[in-house]
Amino acid sequence: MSHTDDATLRLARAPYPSADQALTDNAALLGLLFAWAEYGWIRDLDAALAHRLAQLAPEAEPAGLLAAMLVSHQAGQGHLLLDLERARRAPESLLAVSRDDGAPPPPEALIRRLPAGWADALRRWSAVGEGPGNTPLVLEDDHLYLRRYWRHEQQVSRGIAARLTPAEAVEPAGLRPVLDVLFPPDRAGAERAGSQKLACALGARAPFTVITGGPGTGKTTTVIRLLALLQVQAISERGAPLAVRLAAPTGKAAARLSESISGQIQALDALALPHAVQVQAAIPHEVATLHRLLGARPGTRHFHHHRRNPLALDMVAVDEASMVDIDMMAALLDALPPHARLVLLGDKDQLASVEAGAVLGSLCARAEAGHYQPAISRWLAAATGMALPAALEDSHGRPLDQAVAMLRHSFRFDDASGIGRLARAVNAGDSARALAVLDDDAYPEVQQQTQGLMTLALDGTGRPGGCGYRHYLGGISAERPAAGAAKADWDRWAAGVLKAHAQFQLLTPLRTGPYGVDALNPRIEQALARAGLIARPARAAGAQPNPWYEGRPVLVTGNDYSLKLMNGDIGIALAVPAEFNREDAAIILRVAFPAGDGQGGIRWVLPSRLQQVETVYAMTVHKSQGSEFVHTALVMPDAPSPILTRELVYTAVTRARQTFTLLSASTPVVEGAVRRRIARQSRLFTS
Ligand SMILES: Nc1ncnc2c1ncn2[C@@H]1O[C@H](COP(=O)(O)OP(=O)(O)OP(=O)(O)O)[C@@H](O)[C@H]1O
Repeated sequence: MSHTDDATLRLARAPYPSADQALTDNAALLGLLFAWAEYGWIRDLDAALAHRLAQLAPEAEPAGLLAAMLVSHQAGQGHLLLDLERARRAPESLLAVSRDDGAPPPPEALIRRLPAGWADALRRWSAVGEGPGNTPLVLEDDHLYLRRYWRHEQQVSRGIAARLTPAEAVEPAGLRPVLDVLFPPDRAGAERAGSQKLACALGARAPFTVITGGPGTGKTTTVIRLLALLQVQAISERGAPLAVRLAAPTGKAAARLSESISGQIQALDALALPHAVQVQAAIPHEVATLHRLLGARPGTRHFHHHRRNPLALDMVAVDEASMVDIDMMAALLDALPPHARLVLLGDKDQLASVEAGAVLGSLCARAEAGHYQPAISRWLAAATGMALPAALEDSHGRPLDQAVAMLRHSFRFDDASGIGRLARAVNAGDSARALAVLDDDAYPEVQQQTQGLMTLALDGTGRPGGCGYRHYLGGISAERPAAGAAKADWDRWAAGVLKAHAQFQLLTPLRTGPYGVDALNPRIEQALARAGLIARPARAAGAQPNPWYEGRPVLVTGNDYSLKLMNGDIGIALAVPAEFNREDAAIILRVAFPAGDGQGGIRWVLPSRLQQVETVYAMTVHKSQGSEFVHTALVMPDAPSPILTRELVYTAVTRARQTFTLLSASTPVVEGAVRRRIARQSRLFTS
């Protein structure tokens, strides 16, 4: 350990330096940063960054080191930058600290004392640059960035801006006949599909399009029809289809999209599309994860495909784009050849990725009101035969607005559906209406209860479509194939168990605390064991507990390419013969995962090969993104927390296909959550 480290650690202990001392002396400041890290107010990483920069560029001033720590902390919170002026005006919004007696002076005490010319101290520091270069930090207009995020924000802005204007003007009259085949104007319900038709037209106009919409608004249907439209054009004009790939940020999301596209592609059969056979063959049936598409290099941030080795594609469509962070979006744009189209699909109101950058949210910030320029509105009318509502027009519409389409009608949750109503009330921040829907007997599929967590986890709501975990655990022994059965029988059985398991999922916002996954999972396990639904292995004296037993549901928490398992995959441990087709085979535990082949195939994996898995009776709402369950229950903690936001509640509600239960003992906590919004700081398309 170096001399500075010794001094820093000594200073990290009480008595702490005062705020004024820390702002005049680097060692005092660094000591305080490490003390804050010990208190859990910031990450060790945030303090360590300031410490490292003080070593690398020793002319640093305390105000600069404080800013370096804060920009790192901001990145940990999902923000791309630190807005210096905003931080000075409202320091308490940056960091949530709970103080006790003897705690060090809090960050806000220092930030409040910073002078208005805070940025000047940064400009004098060699660790800070004003644009391209290789300084660790970048300062632009009083916004401080870690260089990586500055670079990625630039790449994403440039990559998208370059695709906002069509390389050649697209004749709307040329699109109209095919759009009318895909969305017949005289068919009943044509109006409900109106925003889908407009989205397809916009997608054919420019090389970049965002299609956003809530659950069941037809994002998948629309992208398949957009692909059909583009392939008809390509085959007619150049005699060959476009090279297209579909992708999603997680394995789970990719598998779910793979399942639904086959049906959508088949549905094209009913339409009299030109070049129908070629068009259908040219729409991909498989969906890759973005990591696979770009060729992730394990253990690095680098990809096989990039600017100098671009993807050999004409188009990529990415589903569940709300989960794509700034790094991945920058990597994707870097790997796309300049001519290639990019279509992003997702629900703008869902939680953003855990990592920094809410790219889809930023792109869709103005989607509700359209902001289509009059010329684009006329172009759309000519392409679709539909007039755009006047409320969506804006003569000052920005170029990005012209590339964003919002699907406005849910085919799954119409006005009569409790889930639809609840989701809309949450999205509008109307907690009174949300609570009223939960309370209203007219919507039995959405309910709130204040207690009975274990009954809910085991037995559900007691109504059809509202089951708990007893449902799938009971099916394991009831449906088990006879000894000596063929592999296909075991596969079918496991597929049935996985399907039954997907009927119910308990969600929680948190990892830690009494309502976090870390506490809930063992509690539920105990309750299931007491009810005789699972049999956990006895713990041998002195041995580590064995977490594996038949029925254990596990969530994969990191990609494992050798096992073809992706972050977010769910498997269930089942007792199966070590060799299929043999009556005398020993029985062992294997974990059944869906093979994701669209045929209901199973991938069997030995528990010992699974390095990154956790029990998943309770799952965080973040991890549930990209998945859906027939019955979803959300457990709310009984104390307010900045983690409890509108986006989080909306994401949980929209994971339910049929039934949603809110378990909450505190109405103010629910009200606070529905009112609180996540505001991710970035400058992506803010002007
Ligand atoms: N224009 C339409 N006419 C009739 N039914 C439609 C139309 N568009 C979508 N649907 C139906 O609505 C349901 C949801 O559509 P789809 O899966 O495309 O939506 P999504 O937005 O991708 O859904 P998710 O929330 O699952 O991501 C499907 O059953 C689909 O067949």
